[in-house]
Amino acid sequence: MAKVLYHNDIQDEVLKGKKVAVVGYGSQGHAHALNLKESGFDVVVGLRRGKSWDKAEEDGMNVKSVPEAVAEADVVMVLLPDELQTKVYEEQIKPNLEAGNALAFAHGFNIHFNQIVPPSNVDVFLVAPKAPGHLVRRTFEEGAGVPSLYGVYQDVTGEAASVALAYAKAIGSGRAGILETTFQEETETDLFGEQAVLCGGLSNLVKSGFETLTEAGYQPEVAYFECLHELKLIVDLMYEGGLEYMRYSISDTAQWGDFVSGPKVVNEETKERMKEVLSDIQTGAFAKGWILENQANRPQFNAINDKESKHQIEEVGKELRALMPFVKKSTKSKKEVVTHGSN
Ligand SMILES: NC(=O)C1=CN([C@@H]2O[C@H](COP(=O)(O)OP(=O)(O)OC[C@H]3O[C@@H](n4cnc5c(N)ncnc54)[C@H](OP(=O)(O)O)[C@@H]3O)[C@@H](O)[C@H]2O)C=CC1
Ligand SMILES: CC[C@](O)(C(C)=O)C(=O)O
Ligand SMILES: [Mg+2]
Ligand SMILES: [Mg+2]
Repeated sequence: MAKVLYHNDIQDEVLKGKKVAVVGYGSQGHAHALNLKESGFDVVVGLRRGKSWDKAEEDGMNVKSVPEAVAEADVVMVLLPDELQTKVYEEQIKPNLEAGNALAFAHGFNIHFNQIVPPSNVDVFLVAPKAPGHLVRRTFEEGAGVPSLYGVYQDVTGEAASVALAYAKAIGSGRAGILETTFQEETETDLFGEQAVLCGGLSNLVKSGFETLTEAGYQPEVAYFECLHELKLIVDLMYEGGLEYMRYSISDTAQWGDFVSGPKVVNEETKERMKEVLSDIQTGAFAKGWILENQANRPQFNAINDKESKHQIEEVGKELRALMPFVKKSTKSKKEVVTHGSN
């Protein structure tokens, strides 16, 4: 089994006396900044004036412009959207880095795909939480944490790995497990997971199930509860005890259906498509497409996003959730805050 490190395995003195600049205060940024601060570390948040700046100040953070925050920091964690990192890095981060600083990321995309080429006199590492930022924060507040991967791309000080581990511990990941990786492995597995399983695979599975039932004449409300609402409750069981515990809790009828019908839906053919998705990630084809889409101001992204938001499952879901006051969003959606950062 791979070596998994926990809270007590990690010495964090190496991060004490260092200043950490968290650049960005969105999903990951607010969680890292607050968790680091509450773990006793010296944090400055780097931002432009706007919603995130106001929020970070309301939260009691020390907020400065990106160049100022970087200039005074020893460790610079870049938590801007991936597609904006290169420009901000070139214009505001790189000119303010000093020899011996550490440049850090929560996802390896821009380093792995050579969109950011760091100077040779700084450490470069990643600490990649395997969770949405809001859960990085929420679990920390609950006294728990989410797993993180850490990896070193460049080590000029000889301290890169120990600083990365101390950082991962400070955001709460020592309570869930910290695992060593490379920028390549983190980037490729993270992109694959979100595309094929966690986000793309799941949302399409849910929509297809919903459409199959409604097109056959069943009530949309029944289809919503069956294919979306109950999913969380089933996934919670998997989270707590794996597939076995989920199958222990469901009826034997459901378990038999799982065994005989599941493979009719997700099977070798699906796996072949998954391999194609992985291959596009590995060759850089996906990254190239995403970079070009942003350069063209996201024509496809915006059109698909608009169509998806009008899907019947979203309309019926909104009405049903309004009648369940205990089901509420713990954060505003990107749409509600209009800007990109949603903290
Ligand atoms: N979302 C997640 O849960 C996960 C994300 N990651 C990685 O973490 C990184 C951050 O992603 P995420 O947290 O989703 O990002 P968000 O989109 O949530 O955060 C955006 C933040 O960046 C700020 N920002 C945008 N442009 C600028 C600029 N020009 N100058 C200064 N600040 C700016 C925004 O401020 P403003 O309000 O001013 O727009 C906002 O605070 C990415 O590398 C991502 O892959 C890794 C694991 C999970
Ligand atoms: C699953 C999506 C993710 O990779 C994440 C929350 O871990 C992301 O990029 O947001
Ligand atoms: Mg991820
Ligand atoms: Mg990701």
